[in-house]
Amino acid sequence: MIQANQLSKSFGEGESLVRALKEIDLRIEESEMVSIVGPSGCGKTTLLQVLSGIDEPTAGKVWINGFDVYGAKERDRSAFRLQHTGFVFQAFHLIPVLSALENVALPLIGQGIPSKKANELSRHALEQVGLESKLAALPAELSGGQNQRVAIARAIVSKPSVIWADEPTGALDTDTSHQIVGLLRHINLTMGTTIVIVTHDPKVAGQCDRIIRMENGRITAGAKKVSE
Ligand SMILES: Nc1ncnc2c1ncn2[C@@H]1O[C@H](COP(=O)(O)OP(=O)(O)OP(=O)(O)O)[C@@H](O)[C@H]1O
Repeated sequence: MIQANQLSKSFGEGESLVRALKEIDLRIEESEMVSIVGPSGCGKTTLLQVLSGIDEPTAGKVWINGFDVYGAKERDRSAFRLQHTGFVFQAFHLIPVLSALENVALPLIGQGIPSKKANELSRHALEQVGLESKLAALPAELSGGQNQRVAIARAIVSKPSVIWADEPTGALDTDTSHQIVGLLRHINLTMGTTIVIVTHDPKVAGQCDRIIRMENGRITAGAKKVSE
């Protein structure tokens, strides 16, 4: 479970102060797939970064599966992020000179897993996203949708409990977007991974269990799951 209490985040000071998040309370249950939507500049990416442990809040607390994200030391927070969470971005963030297999294996190697084992796990993750025939391909040799699949394989390779996705379909056409969200849904259902997606696309949001709506740094709807 992900829980945020009274989360605030400001940038700058004085006349240039921007209050990007204002006293946000939020709860996301284990194995939920939720979207965060709202107008440009309302704070979606900031919320994702603060929830995921990338960017420290100005005030408030975040817990992920009982781990007090900002109560922990920076080193423990980074280790937690690496082991328990995965990230998917609009621009894929793949390393151009590495093959699909090497891109997926990189975070495992970073965790000290021997390369033979890392390659085996990475091959399996690429199979799960339907790219078993593209292991040796470089990002430039793959389509946008295929590159996003590689990024998703990299996100799932360490079997995280949460995947954070910031506009994962922002660079893709409608059909490919649909396939990528379908893949995330499949991972959510088969692996029980909690998935949090920031999106502008109502169709993407509509494929999630719940829509969290933001406006001007606040959540205006969907802060908690409505129990059946
Ligand atoms: N590093 C930063 N320094 C200063 N201001 C920032 C910074 N990051 C975000 N902001 C400001 O915080 C507010 C929220 O930005 P954020 O990127 O979270 O919005 P968003 O809803 O994700 O927008 P978009 O849909 O356009 O990506 C905006 O006013 C933005 O200009």
